[in-house]
Amino acid sequence: MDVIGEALDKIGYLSIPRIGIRDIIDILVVAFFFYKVLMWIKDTRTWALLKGVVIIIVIAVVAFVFQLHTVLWIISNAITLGAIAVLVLFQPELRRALEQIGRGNFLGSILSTEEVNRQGLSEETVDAIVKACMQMAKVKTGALIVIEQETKLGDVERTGIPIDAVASSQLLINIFEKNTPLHDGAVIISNNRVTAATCFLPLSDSLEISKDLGTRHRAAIGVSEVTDARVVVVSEETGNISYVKNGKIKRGLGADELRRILSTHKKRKKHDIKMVLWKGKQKNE
Ligand SMILES: Nc1ncnc2c1ncn2[C@@H]1O[C@H](COP(=O)(O)OP(=O)(O)OP(=O)(O)O)[C@@H](O)[C@H]1O
Repeated sequence: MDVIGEALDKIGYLSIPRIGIRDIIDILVVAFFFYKVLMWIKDTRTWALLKGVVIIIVIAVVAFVFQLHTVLWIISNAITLGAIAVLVLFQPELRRALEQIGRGNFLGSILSTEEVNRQGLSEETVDAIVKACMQMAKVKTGALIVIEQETKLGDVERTGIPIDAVASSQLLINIFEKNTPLHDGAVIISNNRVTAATCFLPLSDSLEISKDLGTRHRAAIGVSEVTDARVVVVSEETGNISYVKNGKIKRGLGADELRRILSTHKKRKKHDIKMVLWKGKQKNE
């Protein structure tokens, strides 16, 4: 590299900066970090924004090349307003990213390909949810079950009626039974207990949600956008079971697939417990 750089320096037309092994490592680390951030953004609504920004940059370059002064003036003024608009529009994503930094797992979520779940469900709770959902799906009883993860859902719980009972299939079926006082809204499950019912969830304003999904599904997607909660929905209209995570919905689940998804949490929890024990051992705790 040095030889080529010096040769070109001598020619005098072009100078290539000297590149050492440290620069290559530097570039690789930055490239890897950018790649991971892009992958992280891709799973959120911010992806659409990024595509919009790229289009505006292309337009700005074209305007610059052809000296389109009015277009350049509009773009340069819109950038200032745009920055404020981004803060307002993507407040949920920014809030979530800041919460992740606060929990100390922001880098982990960017660097790891696997999502870590510390608030796993016990085998009994998984059984209860699967059994209740299958029975409710059969008779087309609508249900909205929010499974709390690391982000505490106290604000959401306060909108409903406190319960604090072991999560059993009978309890879940009873809560969502039509024309009963507790059937409306969402149930929150935290630490394998039903902590509240009739909770009101934030609605998603995403334009990507299928038009055949109503407010129950929109509420499930909404809470999963602003928190790390997982949500199971049973449609009253079709009896379909869906699973929602990070603003993404997986529809038409059967008992086996629902059990598998919910049990994945459980396995990861075991792994996390091992990690905690291992870290504790290192600290002699
Ligand atoms: N913001 C919300 N938070 C919690 N629950 C909600 C919210 N919005 C709607 N729901 C629940 O969803 C019910 C209305 O569901 P709606 O029929 O509009 O939605 P849907 O997605 O089409 O569901 P379904 O397929 O079951 O009909 C309400 O009765 C209420 O129980």
